[in-house]
Amino acid sequence: MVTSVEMPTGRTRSGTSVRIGPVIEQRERRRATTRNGLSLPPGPGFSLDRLAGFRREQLPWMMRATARRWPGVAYLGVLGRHLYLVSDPELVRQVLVTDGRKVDKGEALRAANIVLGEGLITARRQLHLPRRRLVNPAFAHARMAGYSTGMVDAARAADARWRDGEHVDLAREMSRLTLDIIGRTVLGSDLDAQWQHVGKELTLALRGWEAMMVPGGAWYLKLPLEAPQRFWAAADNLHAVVRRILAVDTGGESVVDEMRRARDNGAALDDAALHDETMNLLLAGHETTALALTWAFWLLSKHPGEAAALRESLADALGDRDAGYGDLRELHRAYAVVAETLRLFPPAWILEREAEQDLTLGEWVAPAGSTVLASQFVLHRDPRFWPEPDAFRPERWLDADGRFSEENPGVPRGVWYPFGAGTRICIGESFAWTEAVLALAVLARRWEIQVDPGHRMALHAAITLRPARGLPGVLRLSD
Ligand code: HEM
Repeated sequence: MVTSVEMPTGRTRSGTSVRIGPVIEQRERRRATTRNGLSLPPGPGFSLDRLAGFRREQLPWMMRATARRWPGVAYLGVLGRHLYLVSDPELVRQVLVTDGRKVDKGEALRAANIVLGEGLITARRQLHLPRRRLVNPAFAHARMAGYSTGMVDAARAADARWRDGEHVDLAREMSRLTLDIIGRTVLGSDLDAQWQHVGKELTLALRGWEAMMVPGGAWYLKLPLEAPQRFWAAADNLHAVVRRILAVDTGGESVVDEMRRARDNGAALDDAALHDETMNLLLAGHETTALALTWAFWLLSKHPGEAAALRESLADALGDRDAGYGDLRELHRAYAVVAETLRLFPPAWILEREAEQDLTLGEWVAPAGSTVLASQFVLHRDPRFWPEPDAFRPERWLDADGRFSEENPGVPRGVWYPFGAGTRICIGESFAWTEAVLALAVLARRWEIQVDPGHRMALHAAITLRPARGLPGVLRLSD
């Protein structure tokens, strides 16, 4: 039940809490307690206000309230689907890692094949491993130094474009930036020249993908209505962009070039596979990091003390220079800001798996065919593991000497997983850290966003967790 809407509230030791959602109390209601002879874990029953909980703005808070009320495993029966929400770190690890062979990507995600083709994101387990072996080398740690040049150049281009006092939607700016980075590093092609076109088509394709994931979505997208037709046109246009890029083999150093050269025991990516993997990277690699940077700028705008501390640390580490790959190991506070942003607003906020066989989850059994959910948003803000879970405190990632480590918060494994875990862990994890930290180091050092006073920040939770109405404000050169 939704009891109130909370805006950034509550002074905490280190500043304002960044709860930007409703306070939801979950109450148990009468519903079936068994299914196919198996006992069902407790969970909320059907009610009208629960349906309201499925609004995109409230969904993450609803999941969190459910996990608080029924920790461990909670059952949600929604429109004929059987969902098991796991919220203990051991169970999260079990589903994503140790029982990885008993689960596959969920049905809703696989429906996205129509747009993405058969690539890493949605690939069935049998196809996934050989594919992953062929794509992995392009994302090896040793390749990051090469990609970092494109990342810094794209951030510098944004810096050169921006004007003091300019009114922008920072979410859009970050989307342009990460698209530029994907162009330079992944595709080896200048996407910035056509960013408005490609950016718009990507947004439409992502929204179509989201529509496909809700029950009845695939059916809706077949209707002869304007929105579905725009979606199909956007998907076709993106495939055409990818085809044009792949038509030229530059023999360069991009991810695509590396994928072309990849061999694993004589196997290689054929043309169709190369196309689908490129499409997957374009979609997966662009919006996620753009969102991380957007949320980071928003959090810094709400916490001027943290923004000043970040600028000071960057000035100490870099002097007058722009950041480069070799500086990364000294940019501890920038890493801490990125980590704290990914904790509070994980761009991939929930993971879905379908049980291929019966799964024992603690004292419960999720029968084959059930859907198991593990939400980063829930675990990343769980008060059992994080003091002041809703507060923005980058220092929780720094040790006494101000050095960053993901180990510093001291949380058990399975609590912190912005990039997933197990065999389906994000292939772009190192890439994303490098990109986000370097972009922040170049841009947050000189710029801040003065968010429009009338702007009400709210979540829009779909495949990714994004600000519902972008991030409108004025760019200011910092002193
Ligand atoms: C902050 C940025 C990012 C976040 C938070 C993020 C998060 C994730 C997560 C949680 C998964 C696992 C999904 C699952 O288990 O169902 C994933 C998978 C994936 N990500 Fe990322 N990602 C980010 C950036 C990137 C980038 C930059 C790229 C590529 C350039 C990328 C490419 C992929 C691909 C291809 C997969 C599928 C991997 C597989 O199943 O083998 N991601 N990402």
